[in-house]
Amino acid sequence: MLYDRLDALRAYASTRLSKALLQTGGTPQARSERESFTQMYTEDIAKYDAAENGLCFGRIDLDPEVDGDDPLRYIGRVGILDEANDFETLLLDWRAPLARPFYLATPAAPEGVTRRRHIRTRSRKVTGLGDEYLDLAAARQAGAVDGAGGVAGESALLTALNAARTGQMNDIVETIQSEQDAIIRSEHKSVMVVQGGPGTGKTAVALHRAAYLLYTYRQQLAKAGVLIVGPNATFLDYIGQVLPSLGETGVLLSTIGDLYPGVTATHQDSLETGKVKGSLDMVEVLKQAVRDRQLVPSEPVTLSFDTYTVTLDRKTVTRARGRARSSRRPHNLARPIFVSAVIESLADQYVATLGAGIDGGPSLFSRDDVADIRDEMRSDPDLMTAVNDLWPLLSPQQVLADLLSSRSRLDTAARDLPAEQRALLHRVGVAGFSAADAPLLDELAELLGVDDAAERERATREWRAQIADAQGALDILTGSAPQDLEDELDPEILMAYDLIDASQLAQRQDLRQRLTAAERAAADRTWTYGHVIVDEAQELSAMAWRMLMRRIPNRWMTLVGDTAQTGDPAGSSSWQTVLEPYVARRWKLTELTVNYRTPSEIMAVAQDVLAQIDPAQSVPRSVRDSGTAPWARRVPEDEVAAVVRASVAAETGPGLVAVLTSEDGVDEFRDLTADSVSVLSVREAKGLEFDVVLIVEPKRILDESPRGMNDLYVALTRATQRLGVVHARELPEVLAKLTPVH
Ligand SMILES: Nc1ncnc2c1ncn2[C@@H]1O[C@H](COP(=O)(O)OP(=O)(O)OP(=O)(O)O)[C@@H](O)[C@H]1O
Repeated sequence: MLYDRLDALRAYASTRLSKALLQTGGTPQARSERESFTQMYTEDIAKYDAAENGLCFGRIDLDPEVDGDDPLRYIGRVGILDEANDFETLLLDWRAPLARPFYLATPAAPEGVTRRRHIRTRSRKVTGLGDEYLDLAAARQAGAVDGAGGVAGESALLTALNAARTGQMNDIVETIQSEQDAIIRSEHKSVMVVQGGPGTGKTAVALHRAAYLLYTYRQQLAKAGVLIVGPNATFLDYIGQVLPSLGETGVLLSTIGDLYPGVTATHQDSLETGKVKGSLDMVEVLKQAVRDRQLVPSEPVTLSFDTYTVTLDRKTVTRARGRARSSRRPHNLARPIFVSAVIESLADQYVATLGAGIDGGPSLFSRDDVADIRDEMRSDPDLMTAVNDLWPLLSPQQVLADLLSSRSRLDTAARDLPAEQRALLHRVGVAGFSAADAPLLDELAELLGVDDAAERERATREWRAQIADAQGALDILTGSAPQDLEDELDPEILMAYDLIDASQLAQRQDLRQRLTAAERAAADRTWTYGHVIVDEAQELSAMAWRMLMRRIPNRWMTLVGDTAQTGDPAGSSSWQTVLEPYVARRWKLTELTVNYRTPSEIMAVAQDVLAQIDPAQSVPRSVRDSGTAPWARRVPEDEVAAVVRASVAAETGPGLVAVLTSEDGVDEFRDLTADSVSVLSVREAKGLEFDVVLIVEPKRILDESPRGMNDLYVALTRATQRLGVVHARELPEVLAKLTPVH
């Protein structure tokens, strides 16, 4: 019955969508209404499609004394109402307040729930039921032997956890646990930090929170959008499918490196360089780099104007620069002030040379004449080139590329940094930018300001081009240009023009291009989001935080991470230090304590590594054992490769295998990569999980980075089933608990 209703809803949305797309023209209001309809129906269809699998996964039976009218509630991936019957609820969206007891009820606090039922389905067929009785009387009545024990709920969870991994993250709506639920539905309106060890479901919780917030605060959030920041592209791929399946489209997923519109990171910095670029010292360096582009000529520059000469001397330029700087506007916006001041002085010079009144009498030039002279100067290309060179119009890309590739520019702009840091910033023969450059570009964009005039002109040009394209499309359709049509007077062809003109077509294309808030946001550096979620938040540098905070002035954020897993030397080990400058102490810390990924045998080994990173922390409690001990195998150096290959080949079961190595070891094994086998550095494996993990030469992982211990901790905690270590060098002492094999 529910699937029938789902089909009907989908069919309705498709029809309405086609209708909306067919309409064109009209008043701006009609167009904007149409745009919202198109967006709404598109989102609806995506939502219904995503709900197809496991549409209804749960049911709660309520004590009739608590809710006599509605003792049964079905819980699912979308909400469905019964139109024929006074809009009764047939299926409750998992995010609805009435669905909450499904996640929270326990035998100790049943919240009126007598029974929780998990419903398993496969392509529209029910394949299994699991009942959990929350009050003993109901259990006995139903003849359930094991009574109130939560066994069935646990079995749904364990089935989910033991399933072989596919390389795509699954939603957890069927088995959200109560400490997770509290975070997902938190009403906290400022910064919330979710700290939790590996595998505690931080990523899952962050994504479900996004879905919950969009559901609950639809009005506020759908327009502004929600931004989710993750550590790398592989990770975004991994989680990318979860959100649409939760039914949300107003969400932009991005890495820090991709957050600056129009620039994609193509270059990778060394860890040390990344650390310098991530530090707050860069704010001053960049300020100085911009000031260094505001020049004063060392020798006077003579320019010819109207057969006479005028001189740009130090005094003139210094005064103009002072005036522009004291406006406190960003560089590009202060430029017109500089130019006016220079032109004013040059015009005065010209007037003084040519037109001083005879014997001190009145000047030969009227005010209007002087204004004309200034205008002429402004349109004199040679003169303007000379003026522009002193205070050029600049783009962030240009300033940063020039700075990083020039020793002398670095020596002036970064003079307050130690010489070795300056050397780390310097790059030779590198084109393109790195992920650590994105926050620097963003900072520069603020310092430079956008000269709106140029931007508006570009927008107009683009719009004209779009109209021209649309015209072109119409011409192709009709086979000729409009003026020919008039000659031919072919009524059929004229009808095509009657139906739609170029600007209407362009509008319609424009409308399709601008479907979601997320897409609009991605192209706009100054977009401010309704909510921002950061995963692996411990990895962000101080500069990256500045970039992010610009995008969320209301500071409504959810930050999830684990300071014990910080791998980036530019990242942080303390939430307070990161957040202090932006929200002082007004942020809330919540913790997740149960590990759903890694079996207890592996966590026993990881515990020793964590003790080295921070003795005050303890590993999260694993919900399950795997029954196999993690092992270490020492082999001669020249056999490492062969043993790794053999170990990978021996894994024939379903699920994913990962070979994790130091950055410089990855290439050696790349060729092992296959559908179910990944070869990754620890950095690339951050946030991911695999059934089986093989770590190669842990000593090299340790030695490779100042945060080597954290990297090792991340590597150890990626496995859902089994872990092995292959090494030729000494096994690091912290791994002593591994079982040696030969
Ligand atoms: N309530 C739950 N029901 C079913 N599976 C869950 C639940 N919570 C977490 N998981 C699963 O546990 C695994 C780990 O979750 P997740 O990747 O979100 O952890 P994490 O805290 O982000 O880990 P890390 O810090 O290592 O990146 C995932 O496979 C996730 O689907």
